[in-house]
Amino acid sequence: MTTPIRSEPLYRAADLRRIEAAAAAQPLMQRAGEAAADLATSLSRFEGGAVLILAGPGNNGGDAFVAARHLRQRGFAVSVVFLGEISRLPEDAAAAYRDFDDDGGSALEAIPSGPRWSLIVDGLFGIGLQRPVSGPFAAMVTAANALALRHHCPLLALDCPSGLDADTGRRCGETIRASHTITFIAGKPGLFTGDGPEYCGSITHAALDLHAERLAPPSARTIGSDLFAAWLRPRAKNTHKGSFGNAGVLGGASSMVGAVFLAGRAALKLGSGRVYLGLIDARAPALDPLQPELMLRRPEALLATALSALACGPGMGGSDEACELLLRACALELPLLLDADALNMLAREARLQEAVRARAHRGAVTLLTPHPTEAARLLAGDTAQVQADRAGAALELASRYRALAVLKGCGTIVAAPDGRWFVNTTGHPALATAGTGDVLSGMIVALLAQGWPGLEALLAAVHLHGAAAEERVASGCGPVGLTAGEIIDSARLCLNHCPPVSQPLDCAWPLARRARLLRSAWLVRVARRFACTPPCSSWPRCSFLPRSTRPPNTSAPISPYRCSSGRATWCTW
Ligand SMILES: NC(=O)C1=CN([C@@H]2O[C@H](COP(=O)(O)OP(=O)(O)OC[C@H]3O[C@@H](n4cnc5c(N)ncnc54)[C@H](O)[C@@H]3O)[C@@H](O)[C@H]2O)[C@@H](O)CC1
Ligand SMILES: [K+]
Repeated sequence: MTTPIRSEPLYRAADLRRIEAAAAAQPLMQRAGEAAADLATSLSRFEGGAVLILAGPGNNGGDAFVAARHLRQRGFAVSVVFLGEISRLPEDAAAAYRDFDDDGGSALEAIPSGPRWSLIVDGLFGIGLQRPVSGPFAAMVTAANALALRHHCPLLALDCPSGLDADTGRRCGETIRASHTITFIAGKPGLFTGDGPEYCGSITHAALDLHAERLAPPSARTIGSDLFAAWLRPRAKNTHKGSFGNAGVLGGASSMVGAVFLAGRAALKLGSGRVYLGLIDARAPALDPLQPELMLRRPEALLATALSALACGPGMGGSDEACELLLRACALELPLLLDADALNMLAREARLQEAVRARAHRGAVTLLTPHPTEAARLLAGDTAQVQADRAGAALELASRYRALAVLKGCGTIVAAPDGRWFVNTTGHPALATAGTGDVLSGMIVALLAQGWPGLEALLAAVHLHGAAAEERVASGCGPVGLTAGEIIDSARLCLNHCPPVSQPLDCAWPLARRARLLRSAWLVRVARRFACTPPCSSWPRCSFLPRSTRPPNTSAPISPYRCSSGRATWCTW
């Protein structure tokens, strides 16, 4: 079992414009179009087959014209449909059109009927989408989606699927449902969260010979195990259960005791030395017969226990008693995770909000893990608003409550009060079932109890939770009917197989970075010795990387996988 190793930079459109300006002298559109043509060639089902290319009124359309010219030269029967006025194309796109025209190509005004398409390419809109796709563009998008389905052919989106907001992952009107997306220069957050994963298909990155991070700091990052690898330490021989912390879970009002059991079992199996459960229901059992290692207590007794970290909320209900217990929990100086009913109480009780903010003043870590509806309550908005800008909502939560915030859902966002944010790329719709949030809470509190810092605990738990669901689905326990409890053993497996920093590393560039992390002079020397010269300008993943060490979700073709010496350096994840 392996999980995506490397965290990758993500850029919102405004930050990408800075990169584009810094690299304005370079023929980026030519490189983008050529990289797209390379991928299109490998995707097309027939050599020399009929390729439909939709070109829009901006530079995304320019990329499409460059790709069209290359595909024509490679013998494909290319039909380009262009809606708009050639005279109003931006400069680079107009030049791309002229090259295409000089080469014998011509642009059509409507999709020709007749050919059996072997590939459709969407070059209507990229990061310049300004409003919902409507009118003739919407008709074109609808037709392209329908043709791809009818002809069973791949639909390749250039930079991002037209209609998808690349910053937020929100659909804006009719949206291309791509089977593949080739994204240029760097990843965009909207490809990985909200509607993005559903509409992008398999994502390929074409760096266009740029190293984005050297030109502008990223807006965000995807979550890779490198972000928390420093905490994946082998267990020392001379340790005992006291070395791995005491995790507590508080909740379990009448008829909701199971939520605490799920969280407790997850905390135990993610490595907490001892796990204590505080059950509010006075008639709750005194033992979890399936997990007798768990220690069950009355809530007051739990709060008086010497805990290393505490999760509050699973099945907690919203009674006055629960609220008082939560206030007492906020007064504790340990890392405190609030989930589920604890978040609903936080949204409605000003006393709790004050108590949570006061924790930040004292330097006590608080973590919030809402799903979109809980986030909407905490922000006094509605779920649609939260989903329209998931990263914005997570950042607002983090800043308003001065806490680390996780916004769950497709492409979970992790945000810190200092403005850093991360997008998770693991996970599966099979997770949309009761209790998976309780399992996540248990995983987080387990890592906190073992001494992990709050941010790293969140990143690791979110990432492993998604990877565990993928593993369960791959082994046939889903997508239909996956249960929350089944994720726990897989999450344990994923954690135990996560490479700690001391394991062999797979690429010279991150090797240098990880070696610095270890602060080991010897490793730094080794890293320098094996580093690319010049360093790989791709994502940084070089051609000498053995195929077997590539990420497991590398489903898109990887044949044009070249190092910076090649024309188009790109990689797939
Ligand atoms: N500028 C650069 O250096 C590079 C740009 N590249 C490509 O250029 C794209 C960005 O180009 P642009 O900034 O020109 O933006 P787009 O090509 O994404 O679209 C902008 C154009 O579409 C129109 N438009 C926006 N939303 C519309 C809607 N809903 N209905 C109708 N018209 C709409 C705008 O008025 C404008 O004419 C990238 O996504 C990428 O594909 C690549 O070639 C790489 C290099
Ligand atoms: K596009």
